[in-house]
Amino acid sequence: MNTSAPARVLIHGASGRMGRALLRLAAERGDLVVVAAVSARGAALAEAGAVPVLPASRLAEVPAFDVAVDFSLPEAFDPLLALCRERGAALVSGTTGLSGGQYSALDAAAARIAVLWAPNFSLGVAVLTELVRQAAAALPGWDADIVEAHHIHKKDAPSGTALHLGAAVEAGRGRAPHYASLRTGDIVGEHTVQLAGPGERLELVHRATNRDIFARGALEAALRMAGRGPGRVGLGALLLGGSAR
Ligand SMILES: NC(=O)C1=CN([C@@H]2O[C@H](COP(=O)(O)OP(=O)(O)OC[C@H]3O[C@@H](n4cnc5c(N)ncnc54)[C@H](OP(=O)(O)O)[C@@H]3O)[C@@H](O)[C@H]2O)C=CC1
Ligand SMILES: O=C(O)C1=N[C@H](C(=O)O)C[C@H](O)C1
Repeated sequence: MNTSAPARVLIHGASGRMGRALLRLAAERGDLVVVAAVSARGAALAEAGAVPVLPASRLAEVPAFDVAVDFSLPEAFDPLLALCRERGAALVSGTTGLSGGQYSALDAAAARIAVLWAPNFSLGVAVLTELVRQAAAALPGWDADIVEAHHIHKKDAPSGTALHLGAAVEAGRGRAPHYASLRTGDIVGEHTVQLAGPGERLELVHRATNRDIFARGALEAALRMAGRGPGRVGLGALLLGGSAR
């Protein structure tokens, strides 16, 4: 029997599409407990139960937590990272569209706290990444393109996942691919890596049909990051036991 206390979680971006999924799924678990929630303006959310959703202006007032789970916007990121450093709490972030300076700040923070950032928390994309690297390495002379489609509200393009898969293409064949982005309707997230040679075309496709897959992956990561010592942790290493970052 596991008698350890549940991990105390802060949900950052609580009122968003991902935030609400995280709150709903966290409430079904006994191994972690949401102790704080924050959105830009604050909100009254049924998914948050008795936990108040504080506005970003009151971030410093959140109670003690072990790990922050962040799905918000780049402009919300710096204060949260600073808070995690100050409190000695771990950070799990899926926010995409961060600047180069923000990625560097994540690396710097890893000297003090446990940090995990991933552009996609689905199991399928973790496996796809390795397949893409292998395919690109086997077909170095072919054209490579990444086509992604998301809902109309998504702000960043190309998506974080597309850029991550692009890095796998580059790792495989030494050259970056081309990107194309579509924003329409309510598409949760679709990524196609296309390798085209003379007379043939190889496509590797991932389609997310429900954002709960991302929320489940992030909560599982949060549980494993809570109480962990300083360092930058890769999602592949954490969830799959591999070395992927
Ligand atoms: N890594 C992954 O697996 C995935 C990553 N994502 C990424 O997660 C992020 C969020 O996506 P999604 O939920 O669709 O976005 P939404 O636009 O639905 O939600 C954004 C959330 O961030 C909050 N927010 C905005 N500004 C601030 C601020 N200054 N301080 C605190 N909170 C703030 C919003 O609050 P308010 O409502 O008050 O404005 C809202 O709660 C995006 O970067 C997206 O790309 C999404 C899915 C999967
Ligand atoms: O904004 C989204 O919705 C998503 N964002 C992530 C990304 O930018 O790759 C992951 C997923 O595709 C959904």
